[in-house]
Amino acid sequence: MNHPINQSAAHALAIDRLEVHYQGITALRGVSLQIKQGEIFTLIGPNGAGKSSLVNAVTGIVPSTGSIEFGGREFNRLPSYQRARLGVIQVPEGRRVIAPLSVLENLMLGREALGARKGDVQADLDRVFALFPILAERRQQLSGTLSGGQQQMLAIGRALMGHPRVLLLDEPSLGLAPVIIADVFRAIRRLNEEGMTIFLVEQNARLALETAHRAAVLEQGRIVKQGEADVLAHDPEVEEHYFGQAAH
Ligand SMILES: Nc1ncnc2c1ncn2[C@@H]1O[C@H](COP(=O)(O)OP(=O)(O)OP(=O)(O)O)[C@@H](O)[C@H]1O
Repeated sequence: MNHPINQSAAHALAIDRLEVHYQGITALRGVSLQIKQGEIFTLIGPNGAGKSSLVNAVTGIVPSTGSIEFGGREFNRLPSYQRARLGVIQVPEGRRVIAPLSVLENLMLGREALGARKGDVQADLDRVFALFPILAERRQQLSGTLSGGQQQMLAIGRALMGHPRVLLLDEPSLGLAPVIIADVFRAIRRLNEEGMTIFLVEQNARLALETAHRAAVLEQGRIVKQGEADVLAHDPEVEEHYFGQAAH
């Protein structure tokens, strides 16, 4: 952690005994976590640990049992679009930009999360373009022709168009060159410094722990460690299992 939490320590998300089952496969087994308002919380763990399942359960893309409170209100029975409308918005693994649409058209899709209260579109675009100037330059370009890093920026920008209060990022560094990863993570820190709560899922444990305030380790659907990111970064088991080449 290299920057302070700049808001109160109220819980933005309180996850309690969350379970996700796919036919015959249990992906999450009684996961309990609390994400504080204004922090960057990171979830690290190996391939297949259930990290994406947790993000998808929080945003309602996959069904789960157990409780998820957002701002003190139980919301695990709400459909995904209502969760987005309340400000819980995901940047999916693999970016998922719509290749045949332009950068601008992809950004406009992010406004769907706003429902009827659309507000000032230009102000929202200006905010995204201030964070990622390359998207302003390329606004008319088809998204499928962007580089991986630019697509990741677009995926984040699209989520920002929906006014997230909690932004969930699933593996934002995946497949990107180090210099581009640094740009993306600088933007993530900046959003947090402006007050946004961030839930970051990463296989790049070193980077994730450097960026976050608090962290948890997920293995085979269970939380096996949880604490201050600084402390976990110096935990010998974390160093051994997650800081080698295999981490990414
Ligand atoms: N739609 C699905 N149907 C069946 N099984 C699934 C589905 N999605 C995930 N799984 C399984 O659930 C478990 C957890 O997967 P999940 O994608 O949540 O893990 P992960 O930690 O995000 O891994 P990765 O880093 O590879 O994305 C794995 O065993 C995976 O094969």
